[in-house]
Amino acid sequence: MTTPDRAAQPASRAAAGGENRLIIHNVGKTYRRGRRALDSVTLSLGNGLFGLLGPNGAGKSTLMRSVATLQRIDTGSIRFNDIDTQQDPGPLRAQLGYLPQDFGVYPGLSAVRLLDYLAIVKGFTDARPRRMQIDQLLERTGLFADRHAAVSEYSGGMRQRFGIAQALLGQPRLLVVDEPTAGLDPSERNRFHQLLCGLSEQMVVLLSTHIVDDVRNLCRQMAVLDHGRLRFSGTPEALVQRLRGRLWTASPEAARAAGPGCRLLSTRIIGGAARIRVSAEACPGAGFETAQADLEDGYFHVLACGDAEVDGSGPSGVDDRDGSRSCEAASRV
Ligand SMILES: Nc1ncnc2c1ncn2[C@@H]1O[C@H](COP(=O)(O)OP(=O)(O)OP(=O)(O)O)[C@@H](O)[C@H]1O
Repeated sequence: MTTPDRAAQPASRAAAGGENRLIIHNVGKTYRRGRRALDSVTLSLGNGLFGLLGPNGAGKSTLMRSVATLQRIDTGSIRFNDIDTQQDPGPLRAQLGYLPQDFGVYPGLSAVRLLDYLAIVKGFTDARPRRMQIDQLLERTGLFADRHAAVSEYSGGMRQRFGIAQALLGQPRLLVVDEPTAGLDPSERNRFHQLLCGLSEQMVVLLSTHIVDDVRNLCRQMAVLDHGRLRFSGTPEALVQRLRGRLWTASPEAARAAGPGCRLLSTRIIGGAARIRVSAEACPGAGFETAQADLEDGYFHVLACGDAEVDGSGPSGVDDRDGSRSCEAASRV
């Protein structure tokens, strides 16, 4: 196998040049027929992996596309370093890598030819440095040995790695990655995680996902979006911390008799048996046991609370819903 010229730095390392900052301020977006996808979303991101979690329809892709300047926002602003990305998207595009949720590939073209084509489209007209960068990216994403195979014949995991390779063309300082690990097997997911981790020190990486474990494994900072609103932003630890001493589990039968003031979080099936997980200030009733909260519990808790807690500090400030009804409903699994 031919190895690329070691004298040339990997693309992301070459982009090293200090701290970057993405500031999303008060961003709102409403689609036709009044569908509000983003409602006053404010976030500030520095270098590193930032995880954006939320259920289907939460507004994640809308936010990702807006940051990538692929669509206009109605209100607010998005700034990257000193660039106002809405007023003047050109300079951002030169520093942006984007892996969309559905990355279409051109059938029949090999990885090396497709990257070459995309690099030319991005303005890399000088052949020698372009080829050097492409070789580095293929090496970095573990695709060098398969560089002459058609991308359309790649496995799902290889395609996602190819997606990252194309996103890294041009040494971006901001990488936007929309649900990259959906459908990948565990080893490809691990591989993809390693790839993202290796990139994140030199740039801002905004990662949108449904997969709580991706955020737990990768991100020092995170946010939860739901119905277009920011429900939480802060560290994963802060999200879990809110539930310390307040998480309880019970069988569905025991949960049916839960007292008021508990919130249903989820039902987990463990070894074929259902366990209801709730949050409550005190033991909700007979048959409940305390449990250690994890990030998934924290995520469901934020969704159940339904209001914003930014930066993970302070009380939720939300009145408890009548959780006993929810527990009863969940106990009918
Ligand atoms: N082009 C569009 N026109 C109209 N409504 C849209 C459009 N794109 C998204 N929406 C709506 O905006 C809301 C947010 O959608 P978005 O795709 O941003 O959410 P998401 O969190 O990425 O969802 P998923 O996880 O399912 O991909 C949804 O109600 C969706 O139906």
